Amino acid sequence: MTQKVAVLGTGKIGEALLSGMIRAGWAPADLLVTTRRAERAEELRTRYGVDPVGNAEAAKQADTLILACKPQDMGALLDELAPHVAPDRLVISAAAGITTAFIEERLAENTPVIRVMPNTPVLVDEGMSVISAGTHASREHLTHAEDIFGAVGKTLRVPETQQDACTALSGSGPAYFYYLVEAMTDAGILLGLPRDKAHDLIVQAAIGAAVMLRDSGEHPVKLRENVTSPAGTTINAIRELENHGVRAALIAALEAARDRSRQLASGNG
Ligand SMILES: NC(=O)C1=CN([C@@H]2O[C@H](COP(=O)(O)OP(=O)(O)OC[C@H]3O[C@@H](n4cnc5c(N)ncnc54)[C@H](O)[C@@H]3O)[C@@H](O)[C@H]2O)C=CC1
Ligand SMILES: O=C(O)[C@@H]1CCC=N1
Repeated sequence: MTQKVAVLGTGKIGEALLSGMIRAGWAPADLLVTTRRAERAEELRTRYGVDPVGNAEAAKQADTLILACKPQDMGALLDELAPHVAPDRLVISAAAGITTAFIEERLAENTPVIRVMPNTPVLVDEGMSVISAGTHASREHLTHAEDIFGAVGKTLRVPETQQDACTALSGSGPAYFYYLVEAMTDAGILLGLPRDKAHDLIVQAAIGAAVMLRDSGEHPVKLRENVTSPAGTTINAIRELENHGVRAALIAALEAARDRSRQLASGNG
């Protein structure tokens, strides 16, 4: 049976997911999108050949609804959707902080709900999507969510109590690496390198390090030790990182992201 999937609130993450599903072989005819602005709807129709519809129409036509609006817009979207979502639909939320209970209590009784935290590398099929079942989501529903998000990267099931932490690590995670690349490229400028060369060197160091972290089976400490020669260059850099409290800053930063995810649970921002 053809399963229609609708993305409701097709902004950055919604479009990233949509493009990945199409790359993975979903037929545009089986995909629906909703947007707030008509120009955005036309953009998505032109780019992907998908059908833009209203939220109520998406709820009627699609078997699976992926809610990808901001947490602050989720209450209003659910109020609009509630009269139209039959309890045999699967509702998947990609919004930070919003709990499955928040969604369940606004929809018909027994509606299956799944909470997913993806990240933007779904755009290059290297995403990580962290998945938790709500009260009425079955094993089949989880498998269906994994089919969708697994098309654009890896998936991981966690208890919902871990979702705010996973949002801090994984949902926001790519931003920290971009930030590091930006800062290290600035360092290259300070050291007299042209910006494009500094950028290429740091990006390739990041890619090489990421592949080694994934494929070598070695602990990150061992990998770092292998780079750190006695009385060499690296240890001088590491001493500065320690002096400036970079490890503590990262721990505090991720804790702040986790706390913000918890705050967003109210849907009020
Ligand atoms: N950007 C990211 O890296 C990630 C974002 N998320 C989550 O995804 C959600 C969306 O984030 P972004 O894509 O970054 O934001 P965005 O602002 O690019 O996209 C949200 C879209 O929803 C639309 N929208 C809002 N209310 C609507 C309604 N009632 N009907 C139809 N469309 C509506 C907005 O017009 C906008 O285009 C957020 O809840 C965020 O927590 C999750 C993981 C990663
Ligand atoms: O910054 C945010 O709130 C969203 C959720 C995870 C990544 N971006």
